Parts: sequence; C-alpha cells; structure tokens
Amino acid sequence: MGFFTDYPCSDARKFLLLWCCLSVLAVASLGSKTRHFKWQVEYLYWSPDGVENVVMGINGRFPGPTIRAKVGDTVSVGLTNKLQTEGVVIHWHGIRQFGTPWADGTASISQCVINPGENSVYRFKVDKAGTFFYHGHYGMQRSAGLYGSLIVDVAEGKKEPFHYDGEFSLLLSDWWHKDVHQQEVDLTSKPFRWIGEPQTLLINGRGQYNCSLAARSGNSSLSTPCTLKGSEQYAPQILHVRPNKTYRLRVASTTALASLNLAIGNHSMIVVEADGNYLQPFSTTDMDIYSGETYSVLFTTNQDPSKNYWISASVRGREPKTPQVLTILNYSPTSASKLPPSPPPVSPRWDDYDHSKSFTNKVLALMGSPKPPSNYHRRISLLNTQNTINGYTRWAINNVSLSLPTSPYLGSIKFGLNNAFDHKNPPDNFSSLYEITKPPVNPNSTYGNGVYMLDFNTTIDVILQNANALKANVSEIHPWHLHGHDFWVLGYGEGKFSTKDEAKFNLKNPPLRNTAVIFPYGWTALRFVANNPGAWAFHCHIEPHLHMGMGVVFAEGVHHVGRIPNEALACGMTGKMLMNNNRN
Ligand SMILES: O=C1O[C@H]([C@@H](O)CO)C(O)=C1O
Repeated sequence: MGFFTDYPCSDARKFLLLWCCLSVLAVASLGSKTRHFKWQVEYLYWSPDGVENVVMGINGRFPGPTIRAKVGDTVSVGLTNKLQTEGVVIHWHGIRQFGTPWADGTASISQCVINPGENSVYRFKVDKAGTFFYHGHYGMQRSAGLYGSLIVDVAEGKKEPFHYDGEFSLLLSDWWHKDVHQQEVDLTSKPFRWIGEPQTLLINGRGQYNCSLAARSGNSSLSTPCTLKGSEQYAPQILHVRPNKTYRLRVASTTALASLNLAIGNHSMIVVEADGNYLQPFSTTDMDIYSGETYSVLFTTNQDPSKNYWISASVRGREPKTPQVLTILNYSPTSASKLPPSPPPVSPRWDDYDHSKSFTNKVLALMGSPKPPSNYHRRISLLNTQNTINGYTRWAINNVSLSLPTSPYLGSIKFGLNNAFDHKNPPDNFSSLYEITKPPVNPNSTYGNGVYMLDFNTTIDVILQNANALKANVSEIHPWHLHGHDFWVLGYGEGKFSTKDEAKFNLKNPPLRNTAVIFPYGWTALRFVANNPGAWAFHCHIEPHLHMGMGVVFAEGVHHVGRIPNEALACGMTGKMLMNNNRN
C-alpha cells in the first residue's frame, strides 16, 4: 500500500504533502556528505609499550586513523590489503549497517575476507551520534592491533543533550608480546595453551612495559622510572586542559581480554553516553569498561591548576598480572612534565564484583529514549560454558561451539545454498537441570555453524546465562556484543535465571547498548527487535573466547537485503555460484 493511500485527500493535497516531504528530506540531508578514506593495512614494526614488536597497522600508523563523521554522512573506506599472506576485514563496531549488511566486516558472516593485494570499499551510513570504534574481525586480528576510533557527531544544527568545552578520545587496549599467530595456535592446540594475561595495557596505543611513569611520584619503588623525551611511540598521550572547563572524554575498550577500571585522580566523572546512546547522567569516581563498550564521561577541571593529575586504567575481573596504564591530565599553564604529586588512583580489588555491579546498575537510558516493546515473541536462553571437544578446549553456547563456514552466511542464506552450513536452528534453551555452579558434568560439546533464524520484525529476548568454567569455582566475565542492532538491557541477576526474574525486568528506562556483560555465575537479559535484514554475529567480545567458539549468529529478513556487491561474496559456495553467473 502506498504511503498516501491511507489518507482520503485530493490530488492537490497529495502533491503538497509530497513536496513537503521532499523538502524535509532535502533539508535533513543538507550538510551530510561522503567522507572518503583510503587505507592500507599492513604489518609494521612498532613499540606500543617500549618493546619493539610487529603490529597490524593502517597507513603506517598504530592505532589506525580516527574516522570522524556527522550523523547522516556516508563513510567510504577504500581498503588495500598489504598483508603479505593474510586476508582481512574491518568491523565498524556499533554502526548498525541499516541497508548495508554486507559492510559489517565479519569474515564468513557478512563477507569473504579481502585477499592480499586486493582493494575493497566499505560504504555505509552513520545514523546515530556517539563514540564508536572499528577493528579487524578475522581470526585474532584485533589482538594484533587492527583498530581505531570512529566518532559520529550530531548533525549540523543539532545539539548534544549536554555541554562541554573540549573533548579527548581514549581508546583502551591490551597488548601481548607473543605474536598473535602463535596465540591462535596456542588456543587451538591439544593440549590447550592459554595465552595468559597481557603484558601491557595501552591508551591510544601507548603503554609502558618496563618502566613506570609513576615511579618518581608515588610508592612504585619497585619499578624503574620511565625516561621519556615524549616523541617515542610509547610516550603517553598527554591530555592538555585549561582550568574551570568541562571536557568530554570518549572512552572505548577494544581490549582482547581485559576488563578495565578507569579513573582520573581527584576528579569525578559524569557518565552521559554508552555505545552511542545517551544515558541518565550519573556521577562516579571510577568506571568499569568491558571489551566492546564505549562511554562518554564529562569532567570539570576544578582542581588546583598548579598540579597535574593521573588518568589510570587497571584490570578488573581477572587476577591482574598487568600493571595499570597511566597518562597525565595536564592543567595549563603547568608544565606537562611535572608529575602529579600523589600516587595514581587505586582501583577497586579485581574481584570486587559488587563495585562493578553497582556501576553497571547505574547505567540507565536518558529520559525520552526509545522504550522496549513490553512483550517478546521469542526467548532464546544461551548457556555459556567452557567445554572440550575431542580434547580441545572450547567455549560453547547451549553446548554448541561456533565454527564458521567458508561461505558467508549473508550470501548463502539469500541465495538458499543449503549445503553451505547446517540449516537446523541451534537450541533455544538448555536443560533446566543444568547446575551452573559446577564444572560441566559432561564437558563434551559439539562444533556447529547453525544460525538462529529470527522472524523479521519480531521481538527477541536473550537470556545470557553464565556458569562455572572447566575448573571448579571459576566463572569469568564475558562481555557480549551484538552486530546490526542495539538491545535494551532489561536486567542482571545472580544464579540461574528463572521466569520469576521477569518481574524484575526494567521496562521503564533500560539502557540501549550493543555490548553487555555477564557477571560470574549470573545472568543478563536483553531485548531487541529483529528489524535489520542481514546475518549478524552475537558473541563474547573477548577475542580468544570468540576464537574458541563463543558466539552465535542471528539472521533476519535476509530476503529483504538488496543487491550484495559481488566482492563481498566471491569465496566458498557463493563464489562458485557467482562464477557460474547463476545469480538470482
Ligand atoms: O578461556 C580461558 O581459558 C583460561 C582458563 O580457563 C584455562 O586455562 C582462561 O582464563 C580463559 O578465560
């Protein structure tokens, strides 16, 4: 049915209405443009923490360049793969890819990898202001350093719902000295070799491995003071501020493993945005941030301007074997080389989960944000367990450990290639008798590449259920990230989820996010509307965990997807089909 046919009105009125609509569209698109980027992805020698290593960089830099665009813009990234022998893809984390699901940058899900020497263009619209980032999504290329910031400003003439005088971006990551290919082999070897904790945490790709910035100022008598000129690749990026101003700090975590706690010495922060969605502002002295999450916080430079202050990030949720990473908040006109007189902020104990939960529970949507539908059509309960398959250590979801096919789901679903993957839906549930506080009694699980086929435009509830890992008394944090959507976080709870817990769901002001954590032995309830045609990854954002199978794939409305560029599908069965020119 046409747009106007519902309204009984004359042709003249229809014309007027059409003219009005077109003018509104024209005004809305005024000022929006295509932002062009040309990237070469290659391995580089780099010293992210003072120890020379090989990183995966872009245009000769690590981290990659920042993309900055305005709501309504089209981002166009022409990528050349200069890696000698490896394919590559880039995922635009938090961008929902409405109408361009083939640009989501997930190997085997939305596209074929871009082969060495090949060029490919990612083109997509940014439709929402906020703090985002991008990263590799093939093997463990994010751990290798393939990442950068992506910031979307409000459209011309629009305002953020808060004021600030200046802004900084902090992209947080963790770094291993062991080569990523070797880490991949470690994780897929029999017996399993765990990659261990990172050597260094990085802020904007900079950290200090064998020296401490704080050694001279505080009680870190055990470490050597850093001797930095400031031009080194690992010299911290200092935040220069003026007194009595308000700054916006855009924080994104692209860590491979570490959950982090961020603090600014002597300054409190007001949290205003998470994953590109505005929050009901709240004040905090320190904030937890899990891999895959982004936040904006505001802080006011209301402290003694003759001093500088530490900004620190430390490991949470896993016994920390990695020193905190530091940088300096430098008040003008104080010299940037003057170290803060007091030691860096002390982060909460790594296993103080009450502290983490209290922070997480304060994250609520700004009044007036979109509300979730009050009912769901389908509930999918996903049990997270560590398992073994034929002696290999894996993570499994409802006893299925994800193993990706060679043909990208998006193409094989659209073209009905029935042999490209297992067409049976993976289980929507797990046994009600499963004891989440104990290691799996039968740890044997199976590989699977099935997809949860979601009815288009239906409301889906996902209950993420955490459980004990293989070792007794161990349950870990897992931040789950959904592609192609934001979801509402309806609640967090302890122990095994039961239908009684539904009564506690927050349907009033749940935050919209694309990443949500499950706490040890707990559950997290999410709701989203399956309204974005495509095939979308939903997975633990801990890179080694995804590599070990900790993810699922959701697909919805794929028959609505427009013409997928050939280059996205030129591999596996979809490749063969295209070569035979047998396209529907
Ligand atoms: O996946 C993991 O494996 C190890 C440990 O469970 C076994 O070594 C660990 O800490 C993980 O997060």
